[in-house]
Amino acid sequence: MVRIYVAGHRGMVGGAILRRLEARKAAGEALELVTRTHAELDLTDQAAVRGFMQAERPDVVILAAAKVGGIHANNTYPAEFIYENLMIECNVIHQAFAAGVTRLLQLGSSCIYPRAVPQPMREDALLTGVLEPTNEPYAVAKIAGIKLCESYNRQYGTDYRSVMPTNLYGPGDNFHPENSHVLPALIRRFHEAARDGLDEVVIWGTGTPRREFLHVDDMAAASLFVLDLDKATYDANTEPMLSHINVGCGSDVSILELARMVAKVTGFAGRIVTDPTKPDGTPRKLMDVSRLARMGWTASIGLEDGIAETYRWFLENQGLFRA
Ligand SMILES: NC(=O)C1=CN([C@@H]2O[C@H](COP(=O)(O)OP(=O)(O)OC[C@H]3O[C@@H](n4cnc5c(N)ncnc54)[C@H](OP(=O)(O)O)[C@@H]3O)[C@@H](O)[C@H]2O)C=CC1
Ligand SMILES: C[C@H]1O[C@H](OP(=O)(O)OP(=O)(O)OC[C@H]2O[C@@H](n3cnc4c(=O)[nH]c(N)nc43)[C@H](O)[C@@H]2O)[C@@H](O)[C@@H](O)C1=O
Repeated sequence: MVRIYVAGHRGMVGGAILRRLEARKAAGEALELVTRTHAELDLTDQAAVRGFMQAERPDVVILAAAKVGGIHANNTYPAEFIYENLMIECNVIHQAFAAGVTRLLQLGSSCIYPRAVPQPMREDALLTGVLEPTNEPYAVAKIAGIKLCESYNRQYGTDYRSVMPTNLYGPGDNFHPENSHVLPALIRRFHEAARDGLDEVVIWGTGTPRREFLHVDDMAAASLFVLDLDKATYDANTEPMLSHINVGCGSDVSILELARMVAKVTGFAGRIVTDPTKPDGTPRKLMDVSRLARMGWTASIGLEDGIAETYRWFLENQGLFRA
């Protein structure tokens, strides 16, 4: 029996990972799944996390809990983004180690790479330049997460792994009008404009930044793929102090192209107007996913299909949105 703690199981990614693990358990795999809501266990509380880990003694930990948000949230609440993410990572990774957890997977983000890095971004671009200012505090916390895992591995021989997702979307996303990422924000805005018969929708920034979007079910599959790799394969494809693995689909679109796709799916036929007074953020973020592809995993959900499926989920779950 393998006892797995999924931290952040009510979030978009943690939820998708939990659904996959539950399906594997239902298919007969010997798994015990441990979860706690944020209200039951605040992961920024060191003593509470210590008590939980000592009592539950999981074999494996998946760290998908974090303070998460789009460009506006990152830019407006930098103190919360750096403090909460550093605390969550320090508490979960250290207390997992103290409770004897040998295998752990933590989720970082593509924003760990410098703003002006060559595209597509390779894992070895980490710490080679200056970060994007709109999300530097969050990125610094995410880089610390990688280095925590590598340091425990180096000193104590643990097997703590890190995946770096590109921009994600899908069922369970946060559709808040200001604090969300671009794709859920646009789904909501274009839906409301189509519903209300508006002739114009405004998108933030110049529309020229390019982003790579991965469906959350692909991300959940990639996370478990990396977690399940035998240690020899993981070690052969990474380096002790460069151990993180990029996860993406390998292609990107401009924000204006994305807006046109969302307009089509939601049935909005009016004008799309840009607002250059809002920040663009990083000009381009496209992951080099060759490391993961070499190990045997590639994405399978196309962006147009993924947006259509997410829009269906949005229509069916409008009462459940997070505030
Ligand atoms: N969404 C994206 O585009 C991307 C996400 N990632 C990474 O993927 C991971 C998952 O993100 P995602 O699923 O989108 O985020 P969500 O916001 O959907 O989920 C995060 C989860 O973490 C929980 N959480 C936050 N703070 C605490 C805390 N102090 N104690 C306990 N639980 C807490 C939240 O609970 P509650 O809501 O109750 O606070 C929520 O369930 C994160 O590490 C994120 O950085 C990386 C790249 C892109
Ligand atoms: C995943 C990643 O997410 C964040 O970085 P980001 O990629 O810049 O995130 P974003 O999704 O919020 O924006 C992408 C682009 O889209 C434009 N844009 C247009 N219109 C809307 C809009 O309505 N909302 C938002 N949020 N953006 C919009 C926006 O101006 C920008 O040019 C990090 O802070 C960090 O959290 C991180 O790791």
